[in-house]
Amino acid sequence: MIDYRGWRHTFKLDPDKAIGDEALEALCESGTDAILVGGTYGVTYDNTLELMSRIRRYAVPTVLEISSLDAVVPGFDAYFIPLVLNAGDPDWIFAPHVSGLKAYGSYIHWEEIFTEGYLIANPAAGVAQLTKARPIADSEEAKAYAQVAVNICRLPIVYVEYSGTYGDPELVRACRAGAEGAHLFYGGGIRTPQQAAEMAAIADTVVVGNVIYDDLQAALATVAAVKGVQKKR
Ligand SMILES: CC(C)=CCC/C(C)=C/CC/C(C)=C/CC/C(C)=C/CC/C(C)=C/CC/C(C)=C/CC/C(C)=C/COP(=O)(O)OP(=O)(O)O
Ligand SMILES: O=P(O)(O)OC[C@@H](O)CO
Ligand SMILES: [Mg+2]
Repeated sequence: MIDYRGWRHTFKLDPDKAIGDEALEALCESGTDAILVGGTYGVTYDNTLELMSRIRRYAVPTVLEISSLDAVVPGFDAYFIPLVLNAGDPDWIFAPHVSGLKAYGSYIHWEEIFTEGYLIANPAAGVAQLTKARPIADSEEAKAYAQVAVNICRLPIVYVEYSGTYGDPELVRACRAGAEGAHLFYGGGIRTPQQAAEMAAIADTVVVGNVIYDDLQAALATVAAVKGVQKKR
């Protein structure tokens, strides 16, 4: 069983994007704590299975962040299930989860399932448009969302999602304060060691995604940057 609570750094790989064998080996052997597999669009059973099988050649823990019912692939170490806290379209709040339980209920090992309270903070991200994410007014409101996730819904994880753009450290800090007792993931727009270190000082785990496909060396440099930073509490 995985324990994400000790993770400081993860890479997020998108099944819909091509990655060569050498690059994949470098990522899996980089010292990162885990590989998350996920994306908003174009995620299918086949491309998820293919990516998982390739990652499976390495010892790194591998988690599927489920975004489509058509791409629930067995064999991952764990499954992260997003629950979008600021979804403006109610069909994205519980409807897919109910369908998921109807479809897969008898195959579920609950100890492998972790629900993420997902706070979408970049209105331009694909996932913001898909879920019609409500804009977050300010840090105080972000903190309140995190409190809803942790103190009202009792979720174990809050994920501040700035996918595609680097976030506002003050807003992430407010989420850290609101998510007391839960694990805080930060993801979005990290392209340099400095950015990785800045968010690692606030969040429990930093997620690095898109830069992998643009500049592999920059992506790899974020591992040491994160590992060298103590969280400020
Ligand atoms: C047989 C077997 C393996 C059984 C396993 C059992 C199991 C785990 C069953 C699942 C049951 C269940 C409850 C399923 C729920 C399924 C589901 C579809 C939930 C909806 C999740 C959701 C709200 C998705 C919306 C989109 C979202 C939040 C995606 C998260 C990933 C994300 C934002 C990635 C970033 O996207 P990216 O493409 O990188 O973005 P950019 O373009 O900006 O880069
Ligand atoms: O792809 P980037 O912008 O690095 O974001 C990482 C991750 O939070 C995406 O879900
Ligand atoms: Mg991406």
